[in-house]
Amino acid sequence: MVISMWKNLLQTTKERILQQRRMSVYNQAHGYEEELVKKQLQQFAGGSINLTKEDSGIGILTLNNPKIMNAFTGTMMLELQERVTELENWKDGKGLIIYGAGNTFCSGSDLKVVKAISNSQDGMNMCMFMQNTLTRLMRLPLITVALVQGKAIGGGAELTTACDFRLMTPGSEIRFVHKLMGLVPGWGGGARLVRIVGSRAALKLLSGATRVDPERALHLGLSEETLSSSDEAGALEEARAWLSQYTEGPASVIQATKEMVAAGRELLLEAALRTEKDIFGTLWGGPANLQALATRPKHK
Ligand SMILES: CCCC(=O)SCCNC(=O)CCNC(=O)[C@H](O)C(C)(C)COP(=O)(O)OP(=O)(O)OC[C@H]1O[C@@H](n2cnc3c(N)ncnc32)[C@H](O)[C@@H]1OP(=O)(O)O
Repeated sequence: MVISMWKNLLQTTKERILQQRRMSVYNQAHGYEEELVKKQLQQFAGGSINLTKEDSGIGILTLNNPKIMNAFTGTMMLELQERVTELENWKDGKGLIIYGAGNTFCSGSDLKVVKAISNSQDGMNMCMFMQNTLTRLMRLPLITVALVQGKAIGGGAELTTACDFRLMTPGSEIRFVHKLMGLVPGWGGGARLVRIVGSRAALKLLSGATRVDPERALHLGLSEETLSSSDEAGALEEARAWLSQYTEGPASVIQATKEMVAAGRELLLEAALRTEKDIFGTLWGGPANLQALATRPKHK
């Protein structure tokens, strides 16, 4: 009886954590009609977002539209949302690497789309759609890495900030060019950049539309490491090796660790502490915990 009550409580807690993770920033209360936005984005076709799930628990998400430097068409925005949903449900997942096809990361929104939806209402709809998707990406229970080769420009630079970490290859650059287009970031990249590099550095990067090379990115804490390979296969292999340092061990523990850090990053302290307690409760006395106690009681 007590055990079954405990299991029910644990299940409810897990569902609450899952709901929090999938919560959208915008919904109908904000005048956001997702189905209408999706219909509109569907009109701008091209490119794809591909996902491979490796046995190691690392997923590889490819931005695939190399003819226009992996700029996001409407259908790529829709596919990104679908892939994020798939990743939210990946029980064995631990990490994710996002990279661009053809040795370059992403040059933001497809300028054809930008021009076609240059009225205020359509722009706001695209902005809300992408913020919802990138917020869910940021909250994935996976350790995420943007592998920046070539250029990450505009919305591409914003996408890198939705990842936990950025790794850059020699000669690559991250650049928030929005100011030069008479804009500010709209995919959530402004708010996230402030949290990553601080408000002073963020203000400089945004108002100067500054090219951030690997050395400067390291100095700012925007990038973790400059990889040695510039070619796709070599850089991917290095990124996998880098990420694997943090994805060793059971998926349940890696996912809980990421969820706890995401709560600490986003919530006020008391709410973050309560979330930490909830997440702790999903692991304590669970299979990974019991096995560790039985086989590895010391950490020499
Ligand atoms: C809230 C979202 C905000 C946004 O993301 S708005 C979009 C921001 N992005 C941009 O303005 C990027 C515009 N593109 C550029 O500045 C340059 O193409 C870029 C990325 C610096 C690369 O320069 P290069 O290396 O010299 O290469 P290139 O210019 O010859 O480009 C190769 C082909 O790709 C195309 N391309 C690059 N970025 C694009 C984009 N965002 N939308 C549509 N097409 C784009 C470019 O036109 C060129 O195609 P083509 O060879 O002329 O047919």
